[in-house]
Amino acid sequence: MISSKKLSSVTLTHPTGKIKGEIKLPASKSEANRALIIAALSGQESELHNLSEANDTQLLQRLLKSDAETIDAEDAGTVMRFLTAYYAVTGQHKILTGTERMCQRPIKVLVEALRELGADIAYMGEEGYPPMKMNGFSGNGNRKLKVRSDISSQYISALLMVGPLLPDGLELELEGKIGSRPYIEMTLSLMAHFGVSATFQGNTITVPHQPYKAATFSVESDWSAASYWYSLVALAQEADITLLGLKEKSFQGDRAIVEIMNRLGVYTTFTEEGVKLTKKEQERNVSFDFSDCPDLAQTVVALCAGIGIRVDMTGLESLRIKETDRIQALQIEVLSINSSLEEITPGVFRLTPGLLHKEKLSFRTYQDHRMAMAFAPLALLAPVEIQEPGVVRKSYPRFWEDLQKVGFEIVENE
Ligand SMILES: O=C(O)C1=C[C@@H](OP(=O)(O)O)[C@@H](O)[C@H](O)C1
Ligand SMILES: C=C(OP(=O)(O)O)C(=O)O
Repeated sequence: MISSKKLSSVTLTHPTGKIKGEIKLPASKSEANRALIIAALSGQESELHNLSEANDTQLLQRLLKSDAETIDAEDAGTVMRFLTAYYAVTGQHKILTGTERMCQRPIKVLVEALRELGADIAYMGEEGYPPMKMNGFSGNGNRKLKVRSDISSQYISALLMVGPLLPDGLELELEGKIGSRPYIEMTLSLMAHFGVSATFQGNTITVPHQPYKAATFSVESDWSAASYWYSLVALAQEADITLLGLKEKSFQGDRAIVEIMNRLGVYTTFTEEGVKLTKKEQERNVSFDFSDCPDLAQTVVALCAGIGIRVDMTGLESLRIKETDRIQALQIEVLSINSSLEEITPGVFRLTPGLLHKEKLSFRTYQDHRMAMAFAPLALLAPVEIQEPGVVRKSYPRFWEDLQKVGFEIVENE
């Protein structure tokens, strides 16, 4: 089991460049983590099926059962943000912390909103960042809040899920650009699945006070994880890949990978069991807006650097505050393969591919699962070394084993 070991790197090669197979993707950690929080808030037994094997989900499951005072959300953004709102509104006294990087990821917008609702939260380190001490909930705060929606949608999702428990419900007026909007819609859809109705009109979301109802929920496969398979198909000489458990009508905004990759050389057919991916012609100069699907940006940048397609991109603002500064990490890594990623006008980034050298390519991963998975597919073009490959456990622990299933040879470097 490659990903369970703490390897310094793996070296990937593919002897034929032809990939064929059926892959059971991990379940979506975004859906799973919402279902877990909602089930916990409902106070009733819900049946949750196909919970993700992703560390982010395994961790949340453990933490929701923990009666420890100090809660370590590790590097999981949803866990940190969702538990902050959960502990606040259920009046639990906890210390919430995370990895060094987590303590650099802002949480001020959420904490200020929760304080307005009546939560007593104290920062233990730098103002606006974890760790925080949760000191209880008075419950007699304001129910109408203005919340910035241009930093992270996870603050909005966290607030929405606790909304129906508040004595007068919750009304959120979203201020600024709404980034990662499909994740907010996913939250509202999951809440509806568990019996809570809310309205989202213009930039105002209203959640009346009402109880959650127990329900059965089966988590769909992860479309963000699917994106690496799309990239593999685009890069392969020949490809016939079936990804199991994906649905045409999905709660996940990263389903947008279907349209994106339709332009980058991958044709999608929806079947009863998931999707079938085959190769088609690629467009040469493309542009994409990642505001709704920020987690797909790294996949597209690495692929386009590999296949030599110039791409202009907008909607990358939130990438700076994720598992690493993803813009900076991408800039460094694409430069190592003679490509450049530059901000050509404010908010517009251009990837200009260079000539790929065919000796061994080596990529750093910056404690970011998506850096590892986005660059690994380039091993269809040249031998690729991925440093600290264990990072994939956050969302896709079996990633390396799944690559082996379609013929990749992987050398483990201790
Ligand atoms: O709510 C969620 O499940 C997520 C929302 C997005 O974050 P932002 O809202 O911070 O962009 C996304 O990048 C993250 O992987 C998962
Ligand atoms: C940004 C991500 O996760 P999170 O913000 O939940 O840590 C991700 O999985 O790409």
